[in-house]
Amino acid sequence: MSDQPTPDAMTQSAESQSADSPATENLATRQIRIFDTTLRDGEQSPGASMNLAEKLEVASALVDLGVDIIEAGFPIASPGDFESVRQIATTIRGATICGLARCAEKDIDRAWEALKTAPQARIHVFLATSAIHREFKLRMTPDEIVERAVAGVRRAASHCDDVEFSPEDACRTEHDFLCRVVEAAIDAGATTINVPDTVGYTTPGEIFDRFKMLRDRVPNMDKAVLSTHCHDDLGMAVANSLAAVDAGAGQIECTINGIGERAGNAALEELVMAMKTRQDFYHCQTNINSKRLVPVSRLVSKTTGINVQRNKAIVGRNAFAHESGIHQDGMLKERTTYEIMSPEEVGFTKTDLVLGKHSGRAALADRAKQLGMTLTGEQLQEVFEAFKELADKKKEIYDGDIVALVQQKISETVAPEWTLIDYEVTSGKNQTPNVRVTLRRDEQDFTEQVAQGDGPIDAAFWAVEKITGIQLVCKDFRVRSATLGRDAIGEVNLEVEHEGKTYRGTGVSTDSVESTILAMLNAINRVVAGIASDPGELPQP
Ligand SMILES: CC(=O)SCCNC(=O)CCNC(=O)[C@H](O)C(C)(C)COP(=O)(O)OP(=O)(O)OC[C@H]1O[C@@H](n2cnc3c(N)ncnc32)[C@H](O)[C@@H]1OP(=O)(O)O
Ligand SMILES: CC(C)C(=O)C(=O)O
Ligand SMILES: [Mg+2]
Repeated sequence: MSDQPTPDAMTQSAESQSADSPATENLATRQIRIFDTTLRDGEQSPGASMNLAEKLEVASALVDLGVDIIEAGFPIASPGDFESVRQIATTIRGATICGLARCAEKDIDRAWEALKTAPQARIHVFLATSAIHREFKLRMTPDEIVERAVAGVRRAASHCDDVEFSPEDACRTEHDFLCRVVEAAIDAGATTINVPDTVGYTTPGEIFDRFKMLRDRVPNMDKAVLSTHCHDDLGMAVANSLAAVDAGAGQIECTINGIGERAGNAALEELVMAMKTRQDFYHCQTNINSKRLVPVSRLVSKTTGINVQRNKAIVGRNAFAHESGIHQDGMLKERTTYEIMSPEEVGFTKTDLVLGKHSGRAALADRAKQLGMTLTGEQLQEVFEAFKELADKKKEIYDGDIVALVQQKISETVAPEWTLIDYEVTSGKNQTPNVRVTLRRDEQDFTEQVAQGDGPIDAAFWAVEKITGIQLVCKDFRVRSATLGRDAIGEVNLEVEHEGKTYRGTGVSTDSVESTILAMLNAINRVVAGIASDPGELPQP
């Protein structure tokens, strides 16, 4: 662990900060160890079990990420867990490999058996100390707990120098008793004291006081690194871990995506980016290469089958996505108006200005420009109106929608002779399609109802031809989805013949009958305006 600070160095720098006042001013930058327990506590998430190959892949990704310690498993738990820890210890280089053990000789010896090939190995022994756990779970007296903890740490220290001790449920343990156990564990050879909030019960203020109390009252506390391990039952795991760091913790135990027992553990990515982004406040740094956060998050999500919620801080799909027009306008003018970190810093490729019903003209014009279409003020206004109508019908507007909308609006400006006012369609498996269409020309509405044709689209052709009196011979008809998803918009491209000349039309809507009518009107308006095309292939999507 040559690249890591020694317990003394860590405690010294922790002491250079006044524990009475949370990190505020003139504090030296402290190096915080990142202890990743995705493969142990993370795997305790119901349904998150990983096989050997998957654990090796995650362990290797954790080394690339820059974690200091990998808790690879609980070797006594099963032959599979033992083998994963053994293979990780044998093949993974670049981090300390740790295995969990109860305060029982067989657990500790088994853990060492699995770990012994690792150049840097750590045995992590734990024993619950709170009254509830002592009385109901372990059925042990306080003296027995101290004795058992000391025996466990000694046994682990007989195998290796790097021994971590966790008084399980420490955050619900009486202060005096916690100090007594911690002091005894350090005397027995523990080099890291992890103070877990096993049931996610504590609060930031309370954990700060508890860590400060340990540093003030345990006489040999400077011989070990203080560590925090918080669960998220009340949604405070990250805040509590940071409060513990503020009070002098030199190691944080956490998991990728915050997976773990019940509501999970403190999320590594959130902790790391909080300390990096608010270095001015925390005065801490880690060895984490933050650009690897998103790839590792994706890997763990894929491997465990536990999805990352869209709005998850740092790694969620929406973490750098902006939909509201006012935010997008701000972002386009100056990114830092609405982003406190850059997406590249955590491994995303870019900020996502998502177009939707809350977007404004600035974002629409910007996206159209990126798609190679610079709109005049008038065109932008027209496309924007159509865009808002579409956005009311669809959750998200994709690039394909924008291209289709712009093309439609620009081609509509050719000759808006005939416009669609309304239409109604009824059709069924054994029913003749019935279409009622109302069109407008010169401020006058014309309605036609037809009950014929090979389907609603054919019937719509008949109705439009009847109203306009313009007969078209369909030479080519293509319909394609301009976007993805069930709410995709359909684009119809038509090539028709009228009196020996070829005309084209395009129509876009979430309803294919409407797209067809719009494409027909677009072609008919070209007939009226005399804008013929060369016959040939329709443009390919
Ligand atoms: C807070 C945490 O995350 S702790 C880690 C939790 N993780 C796990 O439990 C996952 C792996 N666990 C397992 O596979 C199993 O529980 C095993 C193999 C460890 C033990 O299985 P079993 O021997 O069948 O025991 P079981 O799980 O039913 O009960 C746990 C026993 O360990 C005892 N125990 C619990 N913690 C400790 C400890 N730190 N030190 C010593 N004994 C302990 C309990 O009192 C209980 O003992 P008892 O059977 O004498 O009452
Ligand atoms: C084993 C210990 C550290 C644990 O996971 C907990 O107390 O939450
Ligand atoms: Mg835990």
